Amino acid sequence: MTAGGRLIVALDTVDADQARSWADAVAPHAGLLKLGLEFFLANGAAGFRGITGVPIFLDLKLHDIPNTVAGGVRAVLPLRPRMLTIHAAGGAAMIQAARQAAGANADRPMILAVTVLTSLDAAALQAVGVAASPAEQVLRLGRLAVEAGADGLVCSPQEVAMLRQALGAAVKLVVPGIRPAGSAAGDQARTMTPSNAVAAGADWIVVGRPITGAADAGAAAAAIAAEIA
Ligand SMILES: O=c1ccn([C@@H]2O[C@H](COP(=O)(O)O)[C@@H](O)[C@H]2O)c(=O)[nH]1
Repeated sequence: MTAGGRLIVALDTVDADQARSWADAVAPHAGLLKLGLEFFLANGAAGFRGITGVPIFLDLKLHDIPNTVAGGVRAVLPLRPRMLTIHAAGGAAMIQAARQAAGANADRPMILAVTVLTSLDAAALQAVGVAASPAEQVLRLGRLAVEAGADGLVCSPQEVAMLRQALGAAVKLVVPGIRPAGSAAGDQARTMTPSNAVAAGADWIVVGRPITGAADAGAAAAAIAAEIA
């Protein structure tokens, strides 16, 4: 994979024109573009189809009973996203249902299970009743998700080396919580720089605001692609 191929740019906006403009600027430096809740709730399938030329990671983080999640996966299959997220905390049956619904075609979406959101630190996790540390909980949910058939995991860069050692090279690790040196963490709690995340073993890094908040999104994406080259 080329260095730029490891970069996923999150196009977090409700404005379809803005998303297309960012997509044009960053596409030469990115392997995939990510459309999430904000964009999809505002623009739906038509908005998705308006972002062309680069594979799309559809980050809907589905989390419901197995039957409902399976229906959600089937509903977006015609859009042919390259990656699709579900929450690992939905449990093994939900993950299996999502994976089954994705089908067996060579171009089916990769089903990625979100372990512990990168915005959560130990205190926030405890506040929702999880006594384990973020790393312990990521490992628990990561194992469960992979055993249930998930193709990969979404985790923070701080857990990448641990997951690689525990789960091996085959599991795909997609890693948000990326902050270039000197950039604001914002609501992200478990972060690392692009180069450190890739050195730890990330297959893909996900970067949003450090790129889309820059005066020149294309230049910001190019700089990150160069950093991980
Ligand atoms: O645990 C998670 C799961 C998903 N995300 C998504 O990644 C991007 C990160 O954006 P930044 O602006 O670089 O913080 C965003 O779309 C999140 O929904 C995550 O951050 N953490």
